[in-house]
Amino acid sequence: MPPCLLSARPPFPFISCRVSTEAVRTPPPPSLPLNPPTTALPSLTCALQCPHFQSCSGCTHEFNLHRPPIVDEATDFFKSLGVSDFTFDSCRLYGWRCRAKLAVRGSSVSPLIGLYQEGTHNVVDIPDCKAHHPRINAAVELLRQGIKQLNVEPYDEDQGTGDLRYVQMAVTTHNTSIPASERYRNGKVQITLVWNSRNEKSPNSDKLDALAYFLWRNGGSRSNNHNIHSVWANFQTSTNNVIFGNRWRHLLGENDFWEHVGGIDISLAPSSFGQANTRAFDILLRKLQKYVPYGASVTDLYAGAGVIGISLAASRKCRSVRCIEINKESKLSFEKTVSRLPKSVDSSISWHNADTSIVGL
Ligand SMILES: C[S@@+](CC[C@H](N)C(=O)[O-])C[C@H]1O[C@@H](n2cnc3c(N)ncnc32)[C@H](O)[C@@H]1O
Repeated sequence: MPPCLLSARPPFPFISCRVSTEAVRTPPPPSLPLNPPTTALPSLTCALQCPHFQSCSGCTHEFNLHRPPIVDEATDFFKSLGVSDFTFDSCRLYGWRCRAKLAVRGSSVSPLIGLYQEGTHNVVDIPDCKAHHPRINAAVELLRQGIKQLNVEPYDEDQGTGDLRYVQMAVTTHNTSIPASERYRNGKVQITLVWNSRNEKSPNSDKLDALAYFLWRNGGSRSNNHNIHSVWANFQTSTNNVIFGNRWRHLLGENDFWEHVGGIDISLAPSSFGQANTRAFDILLRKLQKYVPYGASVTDLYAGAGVIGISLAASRKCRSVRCIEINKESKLSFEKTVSRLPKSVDSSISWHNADTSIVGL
């Protein structure tokens, strides 16, 4: 049984979170004596307790993370459509975010690495983010040291100057050389540095190389603190708000990034979309599989690298799976994922680069 499992009103089977049952039990009525030494404050039950909550736009709920109000709305919505077995798993309440895109602003002496303050373009530094996988916070701190030591200039949006615009951090928790129970906490971070230049031959590329080597020397496979899976560069000079440019370069570490969800190994290049909450995505895929009949023909719209469709092909022996996606960059990840499927999967699985909103399917 998970550390915290609350039974809720039927047909709402499970709400799970990572605090103990002791901490989430209903507080006694005021007339009964309280027992302060052993009873957690109910108001902090499943609370975020993040020092950045007031200034950072990343999280919208601070309390009752195990049961956000939208769950009740969703339950009612599905009930109104005759779906009575809608379930919700909160999964991890902290450290769940395995993918983050963070803006880099400020100065080389005092860099800010984080998200925008609500409604502004002011970046809030979030070194102690409670949603991030802890390895993301560790990699952010290493990056901060590198920026300071190597005098890397963060991007200045008003002037269009500076070197480092954004960083994407993606954690792989799939390392089959260690026991399954240790894999999540020992995740490794794929770092993409979004560099303010056209390509790797631009005048500031020496600094890009120096920063990549700094990260690898201090966090790569031969360091004492192996935290980094790989380092990539993306080149972007546009003045609009689009984070990534079209040019990607693998710089150091492993080229392929593998994760395991929905019963299959999946490959995700940094240029392809990946779900941020790896554990919740895995649970969702396993639930979804039960609703798809064996031998079905499936079209996966807005497919990204086709993870949903391919996991259905493998688990439900689909006759065919067609994945439709607008981002060409996702195709390679799709192909790598298909190449690792067991030989027993004999579905016809295809990926199509098309705009779902205009193509007649
Ligand atoms: C939220 S992601 C989901 C990807 C995938 N289903 C998954 O769960 O990993 C949405 C995807 O839709 C793609 N997309 C956005 N607009 C699209 C369109 N008009 N036609 C096809 N794909 C689109 C994006 O590039 C992105 O990969």
